[in-house]
Amino acid sequence: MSSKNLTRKRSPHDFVFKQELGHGSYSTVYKVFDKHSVNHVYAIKVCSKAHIIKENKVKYVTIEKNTLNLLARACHPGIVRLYYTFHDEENLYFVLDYASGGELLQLLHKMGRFSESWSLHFSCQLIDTIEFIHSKGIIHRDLKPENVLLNRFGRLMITDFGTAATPLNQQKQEDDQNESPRCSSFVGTAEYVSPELLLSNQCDFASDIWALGCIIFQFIMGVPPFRGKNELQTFEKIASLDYLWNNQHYSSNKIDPVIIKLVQKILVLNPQERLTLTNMKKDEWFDKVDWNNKDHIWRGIWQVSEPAYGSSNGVGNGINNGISSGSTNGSTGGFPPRQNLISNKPLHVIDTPIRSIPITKQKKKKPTKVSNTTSSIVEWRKKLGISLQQAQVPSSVPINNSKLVVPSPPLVPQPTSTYLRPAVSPRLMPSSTTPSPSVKRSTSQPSLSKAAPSHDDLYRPASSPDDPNITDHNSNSHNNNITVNTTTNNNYNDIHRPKTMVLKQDYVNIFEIPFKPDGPPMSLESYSKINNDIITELVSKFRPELKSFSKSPVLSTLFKDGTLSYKNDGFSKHMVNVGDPDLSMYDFEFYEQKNDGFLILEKYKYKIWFISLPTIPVTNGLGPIVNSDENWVDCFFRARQIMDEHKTVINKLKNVHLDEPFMALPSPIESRPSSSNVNDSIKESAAISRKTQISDKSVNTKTSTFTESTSQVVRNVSSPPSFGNGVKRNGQKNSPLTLQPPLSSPAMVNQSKKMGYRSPSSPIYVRSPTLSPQSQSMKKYAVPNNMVISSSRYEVLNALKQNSGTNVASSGASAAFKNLQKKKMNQHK
Ligand SMILES: Nc1ncnc2c1ncn2[C@@H]1O[C@H](COP(=O)(O)OP(=O)(O)OP(=O)(O)O)[C@@H](O)[C@H]1O
Repeated sequence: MSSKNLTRKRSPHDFVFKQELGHGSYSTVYKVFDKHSVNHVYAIKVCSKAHIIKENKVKYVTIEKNTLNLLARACHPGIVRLYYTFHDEENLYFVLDYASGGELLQLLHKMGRFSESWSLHFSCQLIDTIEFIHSKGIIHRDLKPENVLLNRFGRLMITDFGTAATPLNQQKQEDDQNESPRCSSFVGTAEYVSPELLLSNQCDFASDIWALGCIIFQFIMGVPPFRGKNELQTFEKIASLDYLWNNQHYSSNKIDPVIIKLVQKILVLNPQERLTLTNMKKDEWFDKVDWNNKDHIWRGIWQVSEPAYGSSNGVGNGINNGISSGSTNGSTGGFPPRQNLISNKPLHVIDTPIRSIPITKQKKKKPTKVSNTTSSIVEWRKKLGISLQQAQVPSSVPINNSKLVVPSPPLVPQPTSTYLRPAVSPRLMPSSTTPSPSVKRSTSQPSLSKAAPSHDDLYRPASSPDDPNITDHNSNSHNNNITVNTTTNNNYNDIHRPKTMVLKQDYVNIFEIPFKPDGPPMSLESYSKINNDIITELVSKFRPELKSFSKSPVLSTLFKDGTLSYKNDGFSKHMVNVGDPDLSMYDFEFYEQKNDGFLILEKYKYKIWFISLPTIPVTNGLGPIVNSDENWVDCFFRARQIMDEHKTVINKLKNVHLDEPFMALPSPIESRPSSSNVNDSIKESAAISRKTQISDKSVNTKTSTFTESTSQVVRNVSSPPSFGNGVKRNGQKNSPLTLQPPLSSPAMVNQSKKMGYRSPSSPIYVRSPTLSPQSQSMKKYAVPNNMVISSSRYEVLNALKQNSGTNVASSGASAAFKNLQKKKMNQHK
């Protein structure tokens, strides 16, 4: 390139525009060649001025340009470098490093998940880059694998600084009174948004670290840690730290506990307690990393051994195109020099006239991006009862490297502290129920009034009718899109949920303690086991309160689908689904003599409810009290049992096989277990429960610390995902089970069709409509073992062909059936 070319202002005519690389919310990105040096390839981001103005994106474009300009000077390898900017009448142009390796997310999708060595390597590059960005006083605020690109060597480059917070733009925001509405400061992507941003509109350097924690988790697991069915659910998961390491993916190798521990230290709700980058670099996982050896850290990923699933799967597509990156021009500022990649290939250059470049109107490819997330956050906060003012308070983002003192997110249990919150109206609470002194509360934290409902109040909009007798509660809770029940293996909530009916409704005292137990690394196995120590400790700690809280009973309702909610002062609150495998239930005999026990529900990770019957009889006639003769414990397990039965039936439908010549299918009458059967199963479960108790020494040792008036933990019912342990209380009987509507043959067939069970391996077998009287008497609803009905004609023909060994199938399914029936009838004669 001549010196004249180097100094003059660039224009679109200096480049040959090749293919479109992608487009964002206000731009389209093209691969281009420098006409004056065809070996240099860049990416040009073209932003239509009209579109930017129309879509109110001026702020983002300005931020992006300023931030990239600021960062470009240091030539950090982990940042997409901005080389030139220019504009013409219609467009703004950013000439950037060309990232031929595409988005890191694409690579992750191709691989499923990264091997540990790749995860480590990418994490090192991310840490090095984020540290650099932060050292410039910049917070990225939208870190996620989509915003990380790869160059041809597989080195990562962070991009998309449109929502970054820099000294420059922050100052501008503060100065400008007419800045866009405050919700515009909610930035980010739902899955990676930090709890402090969600709950108190705080964002600092630690928020990027939160996102980094999510990304590391995603490297290992293939999916981000917090992902609900919708944004609101995602937020709920974030705020309750509800994520799960699923070892199932790793058939032989378990996830390294060191990684789990590291992520655990990063995904901490309180940003002040979150791991800093400095400490992260000292973590055990990075033991072997020499942070000063930039050459080593910035090796391309293709040089790192052990790609998890082979490299022949298309990974790295486009990386060997023989085209140099534009960055060959620049110095690397102390980082390993980028290789000179001059290609000898003649280039097939198509010179697209710049004016004809279409600026594609945004086809919204990322539903979770800023604007949607913004409105969801607003909605979520509203439901949570966090006022906008409250969330607004600290509107400025810190611009230096010192850590911002962020008030603890309101109403989110702090990792190490416990505070007590009455479920009943605060005015009725004894003074001793005020927060424990150990709790740090920010001044902006909402009071314990109705204006500041807890987390779970969001489960039902205040305006929605919630009387289960009037409304289809099922659809309500579903439409709100929030359920407490968020575990992966609990799919029976999603499929075939029965119309909700009230199983039990009664006035009870509910006492709620949010908590976060310290425990072993997150795993469903470890937490689904009941934790007697925690329960015992909490009961001891709050005993005075527990004794006296029975002053303001609330109407509690247990629905047939397992949903438990209560209503107080007209305010309805969803608590939990009793079918949640993360829920432990205890029947705690607090005052044995008075038979005034507590039912304790321990919701994995963040909450405990104590429920007791009111000592004062409720006679206010506020609503129906149904099923009051059945105790809560039995009722909970009945709900579970119903759900479980339902699940079992559905599972059976999936794969019903006939091992014997005849098989009885559930009939409307026979499928209902007789009460003795129920009792048998309950007895059996109770026996298992007793065994559990005996083997669990902590129960006995811990409860012995109680005073005489407190009995031992007499019932201790864990929460297996499968079946409730029908524990009975003194002198009370179990109600007979009510099952779902019976599934007759056509219903089964319809159901199977609905559920898409069409695999040849699992045809549906049903009873024959034309059995001989003899066989009818032998066994009701018996079917010939060769009888096959399936929604797939192919399956029927195939199955019959195999079974008969003849070519009977060729004459068609109905002929085959007739043939078969005839054969069977003859056999029975
Ligand atoms: N430097 C680059 N090299 C190669 N491809 C790029 C480069 N920059 C962007 N792309 C591709 O172009 C797409 C659009 O990028 P752009 O920065 O305009 O939008 P975005 O960041 O994805 O979205 P938004 O602007 O809404 O945040 C990206 O998804 C990426 O795949």
